[in-house]
Amino acid sequence: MTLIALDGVGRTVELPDAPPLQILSAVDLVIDDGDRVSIVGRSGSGKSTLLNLLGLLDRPTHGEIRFDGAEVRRLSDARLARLRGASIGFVFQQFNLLPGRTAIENVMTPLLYDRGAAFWRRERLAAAMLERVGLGARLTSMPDRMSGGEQQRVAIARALVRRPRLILADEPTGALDLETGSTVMELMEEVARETGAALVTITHDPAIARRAVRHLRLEAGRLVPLDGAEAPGAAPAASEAVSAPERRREFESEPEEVRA
Ligand SMILES: Nc1ncnc2c1ncn2[C@@H]1O[C@H](COP(=O)(O)OP(=O)(O)OP(=O)(O)O)[C@@H](O)[C@H]1O
Repeated sequence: MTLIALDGVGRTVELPDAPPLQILSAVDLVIDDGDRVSIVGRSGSGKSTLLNLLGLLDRPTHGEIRFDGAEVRRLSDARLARLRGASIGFVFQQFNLLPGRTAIENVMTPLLYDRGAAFWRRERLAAAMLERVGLGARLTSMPDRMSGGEQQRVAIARALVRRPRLILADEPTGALDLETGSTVMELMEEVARETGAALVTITHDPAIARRAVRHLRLEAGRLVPLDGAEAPGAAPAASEAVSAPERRREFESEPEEVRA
């Protein structure tokens, strides 16, 4: 099922003493539930701008974005914020954990905004998610006492604790060594698979990009599909993405303790 669709999307910013700058132009992109997409592009090609649009942090200046069928431009800021909180998880290069808060407090943070039962069960849900990423014994550790890989695993648990339909990972391995980076990617992919979430990874690293099923590149504000010889590597079987809604249904029948 289509999760987010960009149709002729552009983003132009007004500059105080120069003509408007067109950062993105005519971007078409459809992301389905369970999709795995990588986006590469040189510095300044518009990757963060695109990520902010996919993450419902900004609205396009041209074209249309539909999230789960709803036209983003028509939604109020409050509705957009609720949709973002419930449906999108972010993972950043620098982890962005709250300093002075334990691992479990960090993972509980998104649940503080949940209006349902997950709010009351936030501690149990956060503990289960940390357990899932292999940090069940580090619930009360402070981020500054954890390695980069461990901090990124906390960030992944935080991004996934509300069971988002879309995970946006912006250079998720950029601050990690090669081996830790690939372990972290594996874990993120596994948990995304279990929950049926789509995973969009923005990266400079061809080895990370090649882990996705679909490969795209931003070039001068336009999104270009990479295939054949241009692709960062042979794509794994697309069947993994096809069965994602199936996996989400399976997941949703799991015991209550681990369900949001
Ligand atoms: N609000 C803004 N005002 C002016 N220029 C902007 C604004 N936002 C982005 N830009 C410019 O638009 C271009 C694309 O920016 P963006 O941050 O999306 O690129 P990027 O591909 O993420 O770059 P990097 O890989 O270096 O982070 C850059 O030249 C940037 O300076």
